Amino acid sequence: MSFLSLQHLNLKYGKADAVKDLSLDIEEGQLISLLGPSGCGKTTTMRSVAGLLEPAKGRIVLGGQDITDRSPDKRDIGLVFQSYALFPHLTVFENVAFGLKLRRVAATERDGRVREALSSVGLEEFSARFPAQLSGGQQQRVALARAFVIRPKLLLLDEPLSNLDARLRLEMRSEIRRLQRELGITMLYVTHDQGEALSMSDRIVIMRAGHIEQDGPPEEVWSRPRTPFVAAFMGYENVFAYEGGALSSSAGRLAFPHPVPTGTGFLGWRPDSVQIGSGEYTGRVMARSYQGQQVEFLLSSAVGLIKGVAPPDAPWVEGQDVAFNLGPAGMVSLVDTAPGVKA
Ligand SMILES: Nc1ncnc2c1ncn2[C@@H]1O[C@H](COP(=O)(O)OP(=O)(O)OP(=O)(O)O)[C@@H](O)[C@H]1O
Repeated sequence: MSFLSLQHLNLKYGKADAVKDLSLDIEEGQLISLLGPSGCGKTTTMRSVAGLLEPAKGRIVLGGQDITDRSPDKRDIGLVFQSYALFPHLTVFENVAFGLKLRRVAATERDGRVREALSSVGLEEFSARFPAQLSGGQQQRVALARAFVIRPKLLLLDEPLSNLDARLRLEMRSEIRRLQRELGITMLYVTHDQGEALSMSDRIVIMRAGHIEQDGPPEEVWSRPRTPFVAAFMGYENVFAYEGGALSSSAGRLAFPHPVPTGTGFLGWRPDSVQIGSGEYTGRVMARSYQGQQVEFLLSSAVGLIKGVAPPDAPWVEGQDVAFNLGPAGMVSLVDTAPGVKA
């Protein structure tokens, strides 16, 4: 049985649908990412799980209990949102202890748990400082410790790393994952960062315009996207429609001699699956970008723009015609809409 079950959720702001008939089952102890572009309904979904937005339709079941109508403070759910919202007038220790005090945990147990939580985020030495005396990353870790210390059944994290610089974000990814595994907490994690979702999650739920477009382990959504939308999100920058053995776009058609599924659909390639410099097609170099280990080329071709790569010593320059290869290697076959989704 799933630990958290979202059943046919409809979420609205006034009359506008933000999330439509969304169902999702999450197992205990897993970290599930909601990934998608701005406005697709990730935060709205989280708010409904936290009890901050009442569903127009559908049920939310946590640990076998229907919590749809329960107030936020009776749900046993921890929250870490983008802005850390630490109490500025309380020390690090007091910030982390706050929730335990509210829950009337006895002082000796409370102190032990706060120390444990601070040590798990590597901040024991900072317990007497105030938030303003910490870096952004340290504040973020206090926010995490404060959420973990309650030992909630479920922890909701909404873009918790978005205010951090790139290096710190990388560090915090593995830190959150380590804590999640060590403490066996079930987490729902909102991000629009593909790399973050891929590196941290047991499962990635890709959302588009209020529905789930695809849901699967990171390896699956990365290597077997089902729709052009998911493919684009996973770095397949070359996606073309096919029909009758040819690739087509508004720019034109390109005979495609390799086997393709019958009927119509889309084929997608990442830039690193398109070799520049050899192959059966020709394109004109529109842009080249040196990237150290390789050069990335943008070519204009019969079907439009193609992005591919070549070794770092590739000589071609803008305006020059060059061969390129588009074949079965690294190719994915895509269908127009996610199954079960009404357009
Ligand atoms: N308070 C609100 N009132 C009215 N509409 C809202 C409100 N909050 C969100 N929306 C709308 O609901 C839809 C989903 O928004 P939501 O914040 O859930 O998206 P998101 O995927 O979390 O985006 P982001 O990555 O930008 O945070 C959007 O169309 C948004 O404009």
